[in-house]
Formats: sequence, structure tokens, C-alpha cells
Amino acid sequence: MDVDVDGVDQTVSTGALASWEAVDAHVASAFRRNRDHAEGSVADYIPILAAADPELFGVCAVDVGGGVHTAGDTEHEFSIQSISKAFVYALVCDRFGHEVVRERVGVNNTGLAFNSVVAIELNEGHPMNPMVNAGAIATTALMPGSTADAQWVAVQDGLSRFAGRPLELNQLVYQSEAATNQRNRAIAGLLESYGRVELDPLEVVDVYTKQCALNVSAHDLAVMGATLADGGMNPVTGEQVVSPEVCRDTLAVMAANGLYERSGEWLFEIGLPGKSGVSGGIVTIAPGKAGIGVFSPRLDSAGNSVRGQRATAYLSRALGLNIFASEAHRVTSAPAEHEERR
Ligand SMILES: NC(=O)CC[C@H](N)C(=O)O
Repeated sequence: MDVDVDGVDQTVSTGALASWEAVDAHVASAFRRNRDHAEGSVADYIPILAAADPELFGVCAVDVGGGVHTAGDTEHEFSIQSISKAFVYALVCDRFGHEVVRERVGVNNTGLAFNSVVAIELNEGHPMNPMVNAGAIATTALMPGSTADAQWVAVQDGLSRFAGRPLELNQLVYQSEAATNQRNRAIAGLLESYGRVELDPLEVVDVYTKQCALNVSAHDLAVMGATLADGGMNPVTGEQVVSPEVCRDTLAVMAANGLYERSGEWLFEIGLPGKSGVSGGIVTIAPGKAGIGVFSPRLDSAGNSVRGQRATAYLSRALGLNIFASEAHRVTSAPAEHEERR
């Protein structure tokens, strides 16, 4: 992962987020430092996504107190794509609990692309984790509702509660993907053959395709992330969307799998759970502190927004958010206290 954190102190904050003004200034810097970075390419395997303006770029942080910090195109709406997987997973965990979901869907990284069929075969039909297409389809199949329509309503309503506003289906994206999602249909059929999907696989894929086509903005993603950061309480509406235990489990799965086969690199550079999607969004969670939503359509070869990763790396470093860092690891150019005394 190519990040730009030159000149940024690796400060470590074990307490609350920095002051309001400091967060605003760092969000503005994350935007400014990366807006001219033009590496990567816009996804085109879903035809309509190829029409996205590659220059769009937004960075938003929402703290657990509900404070909003924005720079760039943070109100521009785009289809949520794979980021939906994290939130549908949380809803299903809330319904079935930790053990059932761990057994049925799994939590381990495949090390392979998000739409890999080989990964299913290599693991005897186990979908492995909810952040790849196979696991996400198996997870959506567990949403409440006796019909596909009822399950779709539950998905739309659940994700809207995370966002704190009604999210709408992007019909153009849905139709474009529904016409070209033969691979996801094959994945669902394969899961059915292994007894991992008990409903009509084509109906489940249809609900999954709609879930990926829900429109969000970077601002929405930050609110959704802040809800996971705050033990399931939406900081804007005050609603308890899922339990703190579900947030804990969801964040662990995101940390291990949220950026597909690049999840290790992401964790190494950024040290926070995150989830990306092929339209160019990434949501990141600083537990107990904030949600970060970024959007820019140019992707790396794994399908993760390039500017989005860079902006998030900057914020993690500048705001001291890395969960693996502690005061003992503080990197500072000033001499340590015991050296000064000598
Ligand atoms: N990585 C993604 O965002 C993929 C989501 C997309 N809807 C798919 O199923 O292929």
C-alpha cells in the first residue's frame, strides 16, 4: 500500500479524539495532500461504474459525539457496494449471535479476490468470511423475512438505521449489475450445492445485488462507522442499532478481511478496522472515537480506493488512531525524558 504520511508525527492518542479544530484541520489536510494523486483505475466490470467521475474525492469523519468534519465531495452519492457487507453482517449477528454466524459464514481471510470461486472450492464449500462475495451472499440469506422482498426491506431498513436517514436504491446501478452478475449467481449456486444457502440462490443474489446498489455518501459512511465505533449507538439519531457485542465481532471481522487480500497491509499501515467497496468508498472505525468515510473512484488492483486508503492512513497517523499503538510506542523527534535527564 502506497501511503503518504511524510512529516506526520506518529503521535499516539489513547484517550479521546483531538480537539474539534484539530480534527477539522487534519481532515482538510488528508483531502489536500491526496486530491492530485491519480493512481488506480475506476471499476468497469459493473458497466455503470465505469461512468463515475474519477476526480470525485471526499473525506469525512464523524465523532461519537456526532460532530461532523468534512472536506471535498462528502455529499456526493454513490452505490455502497461491498461496504454493505459489514453492516448486513452486523444485523445478522444481532439476530443469530456470535457462534452461529462464526460457524455458518466464518471469520478467516481467503487470501484471494473478493469474487473468487476457487476460494469456495479450496474450503469445501465454506464461504470463509462475510466480507467476500460468497460469505456476503450466505450472510444476506440469513436476513429476517419470509420472502426475498421482505429480506430486502429488512436490509434497506437496517442500513438506513446505521446511516440515520432513509437510504435509496440506485436503480441504474442495480439494473447494470443484475444484468452482468453471472459470477455471483454461480457463487450462490455453488454455495447451494454445498448446503450453505437454503433459499433460492437467485433470489438471494438479487437481494445482495440490491444491497450493493444502495446509495450513500462519504458523510453517510462516516455516520455508519461512528455507530459501530460507539457500541451500536447512532450518534446522530441516538438509536441503538445493534449491541456492543455485535460491534466488537463486526470490527474483528472487518480488521481481518475488510480490504480483501490486502487486509494485512491495511492493518499494518492504518491499524483500524475498515471496509472498502468497488465504487470507491471506504469506511473505517476508530473504536470509541469516530467513523471515517472516504470516497474516490480510482481503485488499486484488489478493488480498494487509492486516494481513500491514503487519506485514511494520513488521518490514522495524524490523529493517533492506530489501535495497536500505545504510549510506549510513541515515536517522537524530541529526546525521551530519561535521556534529557542524563
Ligand atoms: N468489492 C465489491 O465492492 C464488490 C461488490 C459487487 N456488488 C460485487 O458483488 O461484485
